[in-house]
Amino acid sequence: MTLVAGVDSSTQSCKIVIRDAETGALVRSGRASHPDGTEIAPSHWWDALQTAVADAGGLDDVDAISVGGQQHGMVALDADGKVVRDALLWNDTRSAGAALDLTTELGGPDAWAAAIGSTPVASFTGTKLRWMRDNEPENAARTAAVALPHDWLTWQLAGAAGIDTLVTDRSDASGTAYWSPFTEDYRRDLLELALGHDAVLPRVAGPSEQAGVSTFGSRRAVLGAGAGDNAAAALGLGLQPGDVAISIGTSGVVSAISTTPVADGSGLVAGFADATGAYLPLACTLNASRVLDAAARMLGVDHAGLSELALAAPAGADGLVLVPYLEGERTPNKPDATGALHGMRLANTTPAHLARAAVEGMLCALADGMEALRAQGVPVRRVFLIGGGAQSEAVRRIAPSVLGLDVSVPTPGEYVADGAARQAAWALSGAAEAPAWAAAGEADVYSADPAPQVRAQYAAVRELTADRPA
Ligand SMILES: Nc1ncnc2c1ncn2[C@@H]1O[C@H](COP(=O)(O)OP(=O)(O)O)[C@@H](O)[C@H]1O
Ligand SMILES: O=C(CO)[C@@H](O)[C@H](O)COP(=O)(O)O
Repeated sequence: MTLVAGVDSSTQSCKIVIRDAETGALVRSGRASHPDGTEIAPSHWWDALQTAVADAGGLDDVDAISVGGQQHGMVALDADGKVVRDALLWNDTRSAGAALDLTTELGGPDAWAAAIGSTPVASFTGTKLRWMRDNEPENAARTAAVALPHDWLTWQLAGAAGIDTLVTDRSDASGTAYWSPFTEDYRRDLLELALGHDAVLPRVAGPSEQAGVSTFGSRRAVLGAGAGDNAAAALGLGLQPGDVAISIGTSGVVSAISTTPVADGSGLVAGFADATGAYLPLACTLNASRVLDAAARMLGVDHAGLSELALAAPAGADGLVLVPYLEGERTPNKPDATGALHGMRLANTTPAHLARAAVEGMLCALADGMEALRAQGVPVRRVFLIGGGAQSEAVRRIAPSVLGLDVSVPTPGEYVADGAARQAAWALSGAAEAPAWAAAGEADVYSADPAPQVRAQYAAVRELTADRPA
């Protein structure tokens, strides 16, 4: 049996799956945690990857490996390939002001959408480079190359030779703010606008290209180009046009495959590329599974307890509405916002109502993201719910009523890592198409009566939030 491996180096953890290259059958898997925080030494990702590999029984019998990972994180390297400073992650909002500056300097949001398919927000790599240039000019000056988390890990697997051997893929390149999905080229002028000077950028390998050789362990394995986590999930799920994936991890992501690039000057939809040669329009929130974590913590229950409570309250929680901007927000772009609880009355201040409001508020933000995708002409016929938060029974049962359509929940799994493994098998095969693995296994379909009042009461108060103290 030929084996391939796929990695998901996500915000909170690193997961690895090892699968049969021909059938896609799962052979074994492993995981390890990442430290908390939005500013992290990349060595933690490498340590976690090694721990996850050991947990999965090693790579000595694996013939190809690809890395999927959290998007956008800024990994600044000096001329010798050493990390210049801790990586700033996608959910670090300190570069919100830099994003505004960059937006103005190029001529506004529409100019950016025309250039790179997206408008820059604090999540994007280029805004973090600008923040570094403005606040740590000595670090910016030392930066000779810029990589993303998945590029850097692929590079480690290949032995981290010179910075000119870095490789990325188009899906992750499209989240930097200096790569164009229209021309499939870097916009070095935009890199310079951000960093203040040119730098080495990873070569953008094609979806099935062999990006190098892994020297990890005793066996040399083919390296795939890897992908941003959402593009990898789309490959793992086998998404087709008309399908929408909603991922409830640290980020809440609504994404879909599109055969044409998207350019949304409103900034709600990012016009990213996917991992197959097509496109992945995407709306991403900063507040998803951790809203559930926070609600469970506030109520002194575990996730099962939170679900039970949320399902005990009526749809709409009798008017109690949680606007879930606990980490500021990216979509809509409110980096300094805080969360808010509206509509409190004696009758609805119960644990069950609060649990319900937390689940509904998180889902309403995702429903808004789905609307934004529709407004860009993206068809929405089937919705898949994935990510850690999709394991919540309350989320599964409440989502169809908030979204207004049935929701398919595939067998719980690591769909980002699966997509990376599928890419590895593709790179190994040299075939024109990705291997036809069984798409996403079985899915449970959840239905519910639409509850438009839930979104209506959320829409009435979602602007009423305070900013965090300066
Ligand atoms: N049964 C559950 N109900 C709700 N949330 C859950 C459940 N199980 C895990 N989670 C949450 O899912 C998150 C991890 O999901 P994951 O998709 O791996 O995140 P990330 O990709 O951001 O690292 C954590 O915040 C965790 O608390
Ligand atoms: O920023 C985005 C997408 O643009 C996020 O989706 C990150 O890629 C992190 O994903 P998770 O680790 O939360 O799944």
